[in-house]
Amino acid sequence: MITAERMAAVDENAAALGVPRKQLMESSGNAVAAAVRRVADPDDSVALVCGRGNNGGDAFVAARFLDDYDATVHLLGRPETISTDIARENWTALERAEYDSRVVRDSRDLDLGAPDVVVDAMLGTGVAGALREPERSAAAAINESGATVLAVDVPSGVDADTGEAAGVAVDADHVVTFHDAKPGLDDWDVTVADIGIPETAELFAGPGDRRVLTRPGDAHKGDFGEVLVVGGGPYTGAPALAAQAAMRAGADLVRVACPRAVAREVQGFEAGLILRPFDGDRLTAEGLDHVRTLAADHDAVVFGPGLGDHEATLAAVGDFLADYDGRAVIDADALQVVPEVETEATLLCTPHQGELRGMGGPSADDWRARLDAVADFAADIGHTLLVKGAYDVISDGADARANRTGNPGMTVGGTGDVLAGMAGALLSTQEPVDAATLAAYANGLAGDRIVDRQGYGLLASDLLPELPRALWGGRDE
Ligand SMILES: NC(=O)C1=CN([C@@H]2O[C@H](COP(=O)(O)OP(=O)(O)OC[C@H]3O[C@@H](n4cnc5c(N)ncnc54)[C@H](O)[C@@H]3O)[C@@H](O)[C@H]2O)[C@@H](O)CC1
Ligand SMILES: [K+]
Repeated sequence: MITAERMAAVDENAAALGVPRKQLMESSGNAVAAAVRRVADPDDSVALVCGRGNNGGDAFVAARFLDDYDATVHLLGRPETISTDIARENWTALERAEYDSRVVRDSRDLDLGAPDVVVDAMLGTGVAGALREPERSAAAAINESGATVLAVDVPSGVDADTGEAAGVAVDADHVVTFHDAKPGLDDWDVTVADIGIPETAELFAGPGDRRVLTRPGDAHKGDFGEVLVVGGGPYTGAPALAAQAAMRAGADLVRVACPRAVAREVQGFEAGLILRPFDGDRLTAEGLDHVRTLAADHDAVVFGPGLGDHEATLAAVGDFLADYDGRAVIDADALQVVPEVETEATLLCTPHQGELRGMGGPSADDWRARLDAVADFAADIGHTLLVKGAYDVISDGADARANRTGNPGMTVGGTGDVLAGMAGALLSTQEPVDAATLAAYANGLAGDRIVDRQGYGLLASDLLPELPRALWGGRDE
């Protein structure tokens, strides 16, 4: 099953892998024609009723595969208003090649004739809300035609994610949908057509995974959350890096809870950090009330950077998790506590492979085998895992993803703290598996860009100014 939003992300990832959408449209159109053949007799007449988006484009392509039928293409609206280049190019091809293609300027002009089969290619997954004119009248005409109706991707007017229609919708006999089943189409007779999207477009993080983020231009305060970093004690750079990464990843507000003994040092890394220190030189049961009160006021907590592995600290981490029910990224020494504690919290754990073994998790040399094993382990512990490596593997037990951005220059200390902080910012608004995927992708991409520019010799702090562009940079970079 795939949602419309995820489908758009996968489509963008496929394009980044070198399989552009126009190629997918050719496959979709071919699949639509094959579906027409299954329901039409050789002498049947076929009316293809097309909207101005890519759903219509699929039917323009299909027409070229239906030369042996009496087929007519009806475009709802003027050709100049076709909304994508690839759909327009396919429309122009129909006109030049002298297909029976008709422009319907007004819903009253739609004359379907008496077709045996109607292909409904008005609107697909790109649409929200009730059908507007001329699509609304066209849907009524299709429903009254008595023809066998084959819908392209989704019956026009129906929401592919929910199966609900906000108003008039096409009453389809069959649906040919692309790549994977859609959650809302259970009640229809659906054929899923493989359109040649590589498996790795779905598996590997890519530019499409950034679509879950609000673009900076449209962003408002409050679109992102407030993040609390709990760290520091034996180390001071780690919580500072994590907090700065959360800020660079767009968090509305980031605060750091660290031991008072190291607060000045942590502050010294960046004047803009907001510190909320607790007494002592490391986290122990004593600091816990303070941390609990703070955590309750934040959308996500990043737990672990620089905390160290003192017995009292690990016990405090366990006590915290035992009665925390919010969202948290768990990194570094805090990770070993996770398998031992019962918690209502939603955790995103970010171990490297050694830390994963320390959690009692699996090890495998081959990344695909590791992905399967990590998915099982994530299901076991009931939390999301992002296991860092040359190929990062990510799973919440249901979804499994991998990331291959990043380079050997990033084995330097601190890059994991940057990843954890960014993951915390993303976790405050996104599903854990999406936050993990995007954090891994952007962290690696930032590192790749630095190494492309200057070669190895990268510092973790070099990543920080690169993060915004890695998260929001041009879609086609
Ligand atoms: N990977 C993919 O996602 C692929 C998608 N393809 C096709 O592309 C479709 C999605 O294409 P688009 O994103 O261009 O979107 P659609 O073709 O679904 O709809 C966009 C058009 O609908 C109009 N519109 C929006 N809301 C409306 C309303 N309420 N009433 C009337 N008109 C409305 C818009 O102005 C625009 O012209 C899919 O359903 C599928 O058929 C395929 O070509 C191949 C691969
Ligand atoms: K449709």
